[in-house]
Amino acid sequence: MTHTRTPLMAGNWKLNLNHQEAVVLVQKLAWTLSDKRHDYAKAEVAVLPPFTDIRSVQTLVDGDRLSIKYGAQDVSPHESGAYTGEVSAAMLAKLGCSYVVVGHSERRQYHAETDALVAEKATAALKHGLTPIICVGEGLEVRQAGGHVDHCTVQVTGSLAGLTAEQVAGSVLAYEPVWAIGTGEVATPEDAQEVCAELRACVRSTHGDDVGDTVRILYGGSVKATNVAALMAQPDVDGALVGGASLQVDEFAAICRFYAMPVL
Ligand SMILES: O=C[C@H](O)COP(=O)(O)O
Repeated sequence: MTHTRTPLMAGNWKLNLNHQEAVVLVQKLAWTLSDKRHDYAKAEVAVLPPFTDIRSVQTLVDGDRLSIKYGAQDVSPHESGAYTGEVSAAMLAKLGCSYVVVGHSERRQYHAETDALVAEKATAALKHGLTPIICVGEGLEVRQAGGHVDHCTVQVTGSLAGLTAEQVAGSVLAYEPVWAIGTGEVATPEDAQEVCAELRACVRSTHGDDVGDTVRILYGGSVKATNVAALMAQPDVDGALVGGASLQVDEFAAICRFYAMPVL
């Protein structure tokens, strides 16, 4: 059976840009992509701003009927209640979010998030119609010891715990080697392919072949306009989770238009 997985280019802004700056960036991004006649069927485009920007991005996207999607960088596993500082999946859904990142390595590292918590967050997101972008990835020491595949498959298995086959098929996975995040040290296309293929094989074995073939798997870590085409040429890489480069409109627009670039 042949599966067509629409590529996804998602810009994770991290702790950058206030709501006014967010509107300027999304407006410029939409203009640039329309100027270049970007084909959204060839690459879905999403921005993932800080929580405080989302209402402004929603107003712009709805008002101008933009094809750009948006989402959040984290979500509470709880529905509501005494959880100071948290934002629920229902609140994000009400703001028109399509996506939410869960288990980013920066949350795992600075907020001690475990695979079990990531699975709870993914479940909460799916319950409210949001697509979780579930992140996994190894640190430098694990990579140097050759344990990267095992590390990532253990993480993905734990982070998908309790999800139905249908829910996994409707999720997005992201392989982000920690040593390549914000360092300029991009994994080679072969490195990215190796782990993305193993993650897909893992999902096939736990949730069935069809789910493994359907689930989209992104690569993240120093993705730029100059390296995106080679990464996207890999059979199991279905898109990119872009940090730093997503804050530069021309660079991110070029990344979204990877299909128009030669594979270097
Ligand atoms: O979520 C995005 C990743 O952490 C990649 O960040 P980067 O593109 O700045 O390396």
